[in-house]
Formats: sequence, structure tokens, C-alpha cells
Amino acid sequence: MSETLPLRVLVIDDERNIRQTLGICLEGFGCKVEQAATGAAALDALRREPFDLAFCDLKLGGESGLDLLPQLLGERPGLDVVIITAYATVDTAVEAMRRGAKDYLPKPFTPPQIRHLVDRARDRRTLSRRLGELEARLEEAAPEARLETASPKMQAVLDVVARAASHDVAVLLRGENGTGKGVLARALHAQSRRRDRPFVVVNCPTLSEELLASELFGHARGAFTGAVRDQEGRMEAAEGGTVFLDEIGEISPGVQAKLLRFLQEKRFERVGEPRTRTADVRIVAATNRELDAEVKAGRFREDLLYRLNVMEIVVPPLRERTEDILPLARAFVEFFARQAGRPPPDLSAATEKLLVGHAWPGNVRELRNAIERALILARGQVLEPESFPERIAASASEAPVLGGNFTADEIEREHALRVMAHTATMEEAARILGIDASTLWRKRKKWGR
Ligand SMILES: Nc1ncnc2c1ncn2[C@@H]1O[C@H](COP(=O)(O)OP(=O)(O)OP(=O)(O)O)[C@@H](O)[C@H]1O
Repeated sequence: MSETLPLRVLVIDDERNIRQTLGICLEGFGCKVEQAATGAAALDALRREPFDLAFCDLKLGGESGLDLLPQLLGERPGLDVVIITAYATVDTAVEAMRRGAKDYLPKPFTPPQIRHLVDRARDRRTLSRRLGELEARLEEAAPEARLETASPKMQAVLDVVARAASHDVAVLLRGENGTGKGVLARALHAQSRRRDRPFVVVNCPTLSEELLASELFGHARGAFTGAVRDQEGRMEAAEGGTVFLDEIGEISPGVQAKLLRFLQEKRFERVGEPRTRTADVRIVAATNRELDAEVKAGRFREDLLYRLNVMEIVVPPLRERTEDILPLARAFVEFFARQAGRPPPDLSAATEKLLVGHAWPGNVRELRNAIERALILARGQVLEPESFPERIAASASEAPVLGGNFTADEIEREHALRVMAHTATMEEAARILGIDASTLWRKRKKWGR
């Protein structure tokens, strides 16, 4: 597995000697170090680069490190600040902590003391990341992702994900709803050198244009109604990590332009603020649409598509990796049984046949929901087909298959329904089917859908 990103440390001291000694020592512990001799230089450096840790002298020539402290934190709220001083007294230590310092280092200091402070800063960073992950998992009550697969198609996808992880390029995941694009984006992050930094999800279509721009890039107080204070965006919050943009095909032209600039230059402005900021994040985007078609239709910028799909990964639908159905189903049974505090039931042979035979238009999400529901309904130690919804049971026994004993009309209906299951609009489905939307509309009425 690749190295993680080094801790970025800013040393703020007016004495060149101290800056250099501390710098050499920190570099020896694997940190990336920059130096600043004045408060203004320190603030400038913080604006340019998101540091993790700062060592700040209590006396900076005529300036006071204690007064500088709130300004440093105002610039980077997540920064860990350690105050250094030759004038150690309990009072200044308490005051420094009160103003937001994380630690206190009396001069003269020794390398083991510095190492201890660096380790503490690393631990804090890891803890806050893990807390974020746990909160996200609690919110979704999601089972552990199962990344083993017996399907050659899915294995090929996982291989590309592993390769993409070690190259810091933008990745576009394409696939139907519920195929696990979010799960793969998370896996990619976890295998990359950014894994100790945040993984942040932005669900694009749930927000209006203005709110999405503000969600991504932040806003200044008063930028729009309801913007009561300055707010950082998800790009800043994810500094050093990965931002997962779900349903990227849905974003408006205005946000497309902002995102393109960000991908080109890593620069952006908060909504309503002239100042240009930078953020170092990897973008992973996902879509269930044919973005090439969206480009042709003039709804999606071609230059943005080429920035997003430096690597493109197509995630196969569950019906094209039937080998995965039962292992996933068993993993979900275990998870939901554990949640309910009961022993996991077995799948009967009839249930296994049913699950493997269903087309799963909603993919892994549909399978997960079906198992969750079945566990609520089934009391016994074996899950039988009766605990599954009618449409799943029916599709296993009756779904027409190519080359089977079915009329062309039945095959057409099945094909059209499956296409409609993974398209956002009737127009899109009609385009794929090669008919016009009004014809599809009439056919649907005839089929009772
Ligand atoms: N390999 C896997 N192991 C365990 N759970 C999975 C796996 N793949 C998908 N899931 C589960 O299936 C559901 C859908 O996954 P996910 O949200 O990643 O799909 P998606 O393709 O991003 O869907 P959408 O396009 O609708 O956002 C989630 O509940 C997720 O936990």
C-alpha cells in the first residue's frame, strides 16, 4: 500500500536559528515543513496551504503569539497549534489553551518532545477521520462493503480501482443506480495515499444551483438569504482527501463552469467572496447517465467530462455478476440479523434460486432492502421465498429470457422495463430503445405500467 500524506507543519518564530533547528527535527520525523518569521507571513502561508500543525513562538519580535493564535485558527479552524516559549509560566499555558492552542512547548526543547507532539497531532487527525467515517456509517446503517468477488467482470473493476487509487487522478464511475459506485469510491480513497484525510460525499441533485455551489465551495456571510456566517465548503473540508460527487450528470451549467475551473487550477472562490482559495483534493464522480449523450445534447460540458474521466470505470449491474448475488445476500443476512440481535437464518434452496434468478433492476441496493425486509417478516431459522416481495418471486419464474419460449412482445416488454429501471427520464429510455417517447408511453399503457 502507498505511503500516506506527510503532516504539514508551519514553524512560526522570529529567530532563524530556532526555525531551522525545529524544521530539521520535524523533517526527520517525516513532516513537510515551512517557516514564517512574522505573524503576517504565517497568515499568508496558511492562506496558501492548509497546514495540519503549527509551532508558534510566544514572542515574535514585537508581536505576541497569543494574539496571533485566534487569527491562525480563524484562517484554518482545524489547525493544531503548539505555543513555544522560553518564558514558561502556568498562566501563559492556560491562556494559550483557552485561546485554542492544543499544546505548549517550553524552550529549550528536545527531539523526543517534538516527536511526542507530532505523534499527538497525527493521532488527533486519524481519530477525527475515523469519527467522521463512523458517523457516516451510522447514518446509513450500512453493512461493511464486501469487496471480494467471484465475478471476472467485477474483479476487473476492482483491479482498476486499485490501480487508480495509487495515481492521483480524477476518476469517473459509471453504472446503474445501486451498483455500488459510492462503495467503490470509498474503497478507492481507502487504498490511496489520501486515506488518512477526509472522504466527503456531495449528492449533487438534492441541492439547488446556488446551494450546490455553496456546498462545494463555501460562502461568505450575506452571500444569499440565510447565509448568516462565513462557511467553508466541502472542498475545503476535505483538504488532502477525496470528494465524491454523486450523480454528476445532474449539475447545472453554472456549477459545471466552477467545477471545471477547480479541476484545472485547484482554485475557487467561496460564493459572494472575491478572494481566491486553493484546495488539494481528489475528485471522484459518479453517474448513471451516458454523459457522452449529455454532451451531444448540449447539457454537459465536454471539457468538464474530459477532466472528470481521466480514468473511467464502468460498474456492472448485479444481473451481469450473478456470482456475487448469494455471497452479498448472506453478508446482508448476517448484518441485519446481528442488528436485530438474532442468529442469522439460512437461505433455503428455493430462496437461493429465486435470488439468483431475479434481474435486480435496483442492483445491490434492491438486494440489500429485500433481505432487510425478509428478515423482518421471517420468524424462523430459514428464509423462504414467501418473505420476498411478489415482484421478485414472479420475476424469477416468469421473466422472459432471450431464446426462451416467449413472444417478441414479451421480450420487448421485459427489455423496455429494464431500460426504464436505470434511466432517469422516459426520453432517455426511449432514446436507448430507439423509439420515440410517445411510442414508449403508449406501450407502457398497454403493458399496464
Ligand atoms: N460490495 C458491496 N458490499 C456491501 N454493500 C454494498 C456493496 N455494493 C453496494 N452495496 C450497498 O448497496 C447500496 C447502494 O450502494 P451505492 O450507494 O454505493 O451505489 P451507487 O451506485 O452509488 O448508487 P446510486 O447511483 O443510487 O447513488 C448501499 O446500501 C451499499 O451499502
